[in-house]
Order: sequence, then structure tokens, then C-alpha cells
Amino acid sequence: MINKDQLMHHIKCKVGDVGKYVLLPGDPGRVSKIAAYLDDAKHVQTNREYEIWTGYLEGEKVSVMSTGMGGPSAAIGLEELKMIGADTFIRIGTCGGIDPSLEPGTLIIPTGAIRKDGTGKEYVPVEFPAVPDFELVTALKAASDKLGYTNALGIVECKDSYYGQHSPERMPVKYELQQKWEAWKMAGAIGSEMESSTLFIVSSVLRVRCATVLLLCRNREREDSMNTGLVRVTEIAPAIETAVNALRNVITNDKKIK
Ligand SMILES: O=P(O)(O)O[C@H]1O[C@H](CO)[C@@H](O)[C@H]1O
Ligand SMILES: O=c1cc[nH]c(=O)[nH]1
Repeated sequence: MINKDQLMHHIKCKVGDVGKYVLLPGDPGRVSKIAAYLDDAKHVQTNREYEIWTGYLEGEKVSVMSTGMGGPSAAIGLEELKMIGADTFIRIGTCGGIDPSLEPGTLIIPTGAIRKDGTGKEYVPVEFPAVPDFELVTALKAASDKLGYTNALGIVECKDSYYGQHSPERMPVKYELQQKWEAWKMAGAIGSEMESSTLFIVSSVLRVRCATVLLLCRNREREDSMNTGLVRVTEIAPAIETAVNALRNVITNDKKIK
């Protein structure tokens, strides 16, 4: 049991600073943008890659905290948030495409994540699947549909090297990167990003709820197979709105169960 005044080592927050519900973007620059959707949001802390704001949705305390890029910082952030009382997390991120049929701008809601990250392997062996919370996934899908956003559910690759995804040919380990990418494609994976597998594994181990919504910002597979030219979408608001509306419904349902 932690002391109620104890500041967490990395996020520099204590019990009461954050809500039970937390939205988790990767980019610290996205935090205030998301916090603008909360009632009475206030900046709480900034330390390392962790920018933290807290406000309210449906009368419940809700926080927004950036995780930075990659599994190690995401896992540390999630662990420390759990230690001070958070138990429900929605990652709001961006991803690249694997499935050529998906247009940039599509919202991807992972139903599972390929565990290419290193951090999750220091929690539980790779045979254990990285899956999000079913109720949160259902809420995200329903919110995205209701808002009229094009979305796709499926498996995402989560790796540690961004440039291993984008320039595999210049890596000494290219034989593995390229073969695995083709395997994921053949098996029907839809997108590639860097944090969800770690977040899902750490959440399973900590017995907390977690899911993700991602903006598909660019799909090189589509550019290559359909000659579309470069198409990049950067507007993250649909992913934020989807996560916020989903969370509103989760909070409302949680209140009914209490
Ligand atoms: O947009 P965010 O949440 O940072 O997510 C994606 O973007 C970063 C790489 O550009 C990685 O963190 C990846 O997972
Ligand atoms: O292609 C992409 C886009 C965002 N994030 C990634 O990890 N890959």
C-alpha cells in the first residue's frame, strides 16, 4: 500500500491527482488538446515524457497522460497510474497501415496486438496474448459508429523500432523484419504502431482495463499496391472524440453497476 502523499517516481503524481479513468496519448503535445474535451480540466504535472491533466466527464474524475513513444515508458506510466488509483485506460494514438484496403483517416480499434515489443516479454511469455478489454473495445466501436467515422477492428503490429518498420532494407536484420511484415499481412493484420501490445499485457497482469483507438495516418501498402501517391492524414480529433464518447458510456455503465 502506498502512502497517500507519495509522489510516483516518474510521473510525479500522488493519490488524488488522477482519476480512475485515464486517456493515454503517446504525444505530450496532444494532451491539452484532449483535456479540452473534459469539464474543468487542469494541468497537474509535467515530468519527462509524462504530461498530465485532470478534469471530469459525467461527473467522474478523468485524466489525460502522455506515454511517450514505445513500450518501456508506456509500461512505467501505466504502472504508476495504477499505483495511485487508476484502473481504466484508453490509448489514443496514430498508426501506419498494413492492410492495403484501409484508407488513411480510418480509425483502427485493435482487437489484439502482435507482441514484437521487448517490455511485455519482461512481464509474461510471448504465448500469452496481448488483448484489450472487451467492454472498452465495444464502447469504442459503438462511439465511432455513432459519430459516423470509418473504422476497422483487427490486429495491430507493435514493434520497438519505428525505422525498422519504415526502412527495413537498411537494417542488418532486414530478413526478419521483411518476412514478418509479409506474414502479418498474409494473416490479416491491419496496422502498425508501438505501445498497445505493452499496454495490453501490463493491463492484463495488473488486472485493469485497457483499449486503444488509432488514427491510420498513412498506408504505404496502399500507396504501393494502388499507386495512390502519398496520402497522409493528421487530424486526430475523430480518434479523440471516439475515445471521449466511449469513456462517457463506460462511466455511465460503471455507475449503474455500482
Ligand atoms: O501517435 P503516437 O501515440 O505516438 O503513436 C505512434 O506514433 C509514434 C511513432 O511515430 C509511436 O509512438 C507510435 O505508436
Ligand atoms: O507508420 C507508423 C505511423 C505511426 N506510428 C508507427 O509506429 N508507424
